[in-house]
Amino acid sequence: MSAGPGITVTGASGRMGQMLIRTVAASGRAHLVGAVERPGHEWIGKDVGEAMGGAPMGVTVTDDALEAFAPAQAVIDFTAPAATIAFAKLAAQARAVHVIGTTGFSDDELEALVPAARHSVQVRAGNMSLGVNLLTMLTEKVAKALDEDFDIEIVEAHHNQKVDAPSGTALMLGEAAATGRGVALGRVADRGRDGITGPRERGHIGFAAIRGGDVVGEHDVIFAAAGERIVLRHIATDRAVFARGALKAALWGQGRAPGAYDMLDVLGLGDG
Ligand SMILES: NC(=O)C1=CN([C@@H]2O[C@H](COP(=O)(O)OP(=O)(O)OC[C@H]3O[C@@H](n4cnc5c(N)ncnc54)[C@H](O)[C@@H]3O)[C@@H](O)[C@H]2O)C=CC1
Ligand SMILES: O=C(O)C1=N[C@H](C(=O)O)C[C@H](O)C1
Repeated sequence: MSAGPGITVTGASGRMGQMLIRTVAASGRAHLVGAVERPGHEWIGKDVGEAMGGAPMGVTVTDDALEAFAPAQAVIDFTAPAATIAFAKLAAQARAVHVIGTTGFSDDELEALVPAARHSVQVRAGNMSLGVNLLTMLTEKVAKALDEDFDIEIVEAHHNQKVDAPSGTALMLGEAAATGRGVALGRVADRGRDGITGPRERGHIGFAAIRGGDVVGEHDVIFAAAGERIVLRHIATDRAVFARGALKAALWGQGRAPGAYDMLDVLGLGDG
């Protein structure tokens, strides 16, 4: 008899997909029941364990998400915004917990996720690691304690295959800083400075993105004033931290009321 809830992983061949499959399989607290890839992918029809270069796992990679979600109590999804919107509807149909790690959503795309959360548990976070979620709390606290004499800048670094910027984590940290300051991030965010930008505007929150090599994910929140600087930093060296958080969310979501949740809820670090 297999332990714990059945889990389907989407984007199975991806950097996070493979890490998630290994994490679920090794956990002893859940078991893999499905693996989804995009239509036309070379892994379709293959056993996912063999496709990853290891022993068979008894799960065949499919592009039929509905079929792969049917036996699942949770779907862990680190893919791309358009795919995640489609998966949200299917996860709601299957009444499966939908754990969303995907980043790079536009405001309209985030809105498109809302209806599905009325029928299923949706846990979404731009970063599922314990460390980053703690860092968002610290960022909010420090931003609240300091006035606008301290310029807030968020600098992130990632591998050269990342397609979105600023990172989902940088935006989470920006939201936390804006909340601490009591302002809306959309009104004060400076994204992508280039050319003759003029002096920095007081009260704004700046973002800068570095892309190179195999960097897993690094984030600095800088509070810079005349004569001193505070830097809050998180460095991820192993994608396992994200996968462990995602599995924790999938387990936490079992039996919860439908709704939209984040990792602070899962980790018990939220308001309530
Ligand atoms: N929230 C978090 O803690 C983390 C979030 N991420 C985010 O997760 C996402 C994926 O990251 P990576 O694994 O590095 O990317 P990746 O490019 O290695 O993997 C994405 C996978 O999704 C698959 N995919 C795309 N469209 C699909 C569809 N319609 N159906 C099925 N599969 C589809 C691709 O074929 C690919 O295998 C990104 O948005 C990234 O920013 C990454 C790490 C941590
Ligand atoms: O694409 C990545 O790799 C990562 N994406 C997430 C983000 O956009 O912040 C989380 C992590 O930093 C790795």
